[in-house]
Amino acid sequence: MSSISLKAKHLAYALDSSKILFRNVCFEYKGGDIVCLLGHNGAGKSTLLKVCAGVLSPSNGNLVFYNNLLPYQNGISWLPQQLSRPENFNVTEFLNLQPMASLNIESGNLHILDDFGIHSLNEMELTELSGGEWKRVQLARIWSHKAKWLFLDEPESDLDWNYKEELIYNCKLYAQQNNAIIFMTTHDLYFAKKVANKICALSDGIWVWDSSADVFWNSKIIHKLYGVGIFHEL
Ligand SMILES: Nc1ncnc2c1ncn2[C@@H]1O[C@H](COP(=O)(O)OP(=O)(O)OP(=O)(O)O)[C@@H](O)[C@H]1O
Repeated sequence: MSSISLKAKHLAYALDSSKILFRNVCFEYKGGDIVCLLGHNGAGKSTLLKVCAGVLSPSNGNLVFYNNLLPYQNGISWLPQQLSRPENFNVTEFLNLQPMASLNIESGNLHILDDFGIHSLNEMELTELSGGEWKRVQLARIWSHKAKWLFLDEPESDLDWNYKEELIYNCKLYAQQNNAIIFMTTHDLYFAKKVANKICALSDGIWVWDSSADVFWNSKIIHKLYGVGIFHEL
């Protein structure tokens, strides 16, 4: 079994000296961890995810991707919050776009089409899909890549209740079977509570929390993050 981890040391990202989007982010996660990054709108979550995925370079600090068996290349998959749909592509063509791994018959990945309920969509143009169908196609493509580090920006948004439940199941299976780290943002606290074993949080760019999920849900920090009195049902 490979031993993998992701470590952030004093990570920061600034547009300029007067606009620091986040600072002093420190964490260490291991293979099998599913981490939900929480925080209010504009807290800096997407920016941190982009830095982790290599889309943006940190202004300060560094990230260490460790894998004792495989080289670092091809290890990362990133789901942006919004991805515009390429025109003149159907679902099958999009799923088989390189450099990601393919979803053709030879790949042995075909079960992923069922896992995300997109088998019947194969011939549809991407521009014809509903918002939830498009999200499921993007997730299926990421799943086929079998990366060790997944960075997912609000993967559950656009999904109905049923497919959110499927995504929770698929995340747990993926992290366990691939010994992978799934690091994602979400605004859906019910989703976070069901899927994550680790919770971290940003508040106005400050790294205010990082713990096991159990400790988080038993703490009072949630009231500070989102306001008091709205989570009695969680
Ligand atoms: N390129 C940019 N130029 C100027 N401001 C930016 C830029 N990118 C992000 N910001 C600002 O930085 C802050 C953090 O943005 P970010 O998208 O990381 O927040 P977020 O926590 O993901 O928010 P949300 O939950 O609404 O998606 C916001 O106030 C945003 O307006």
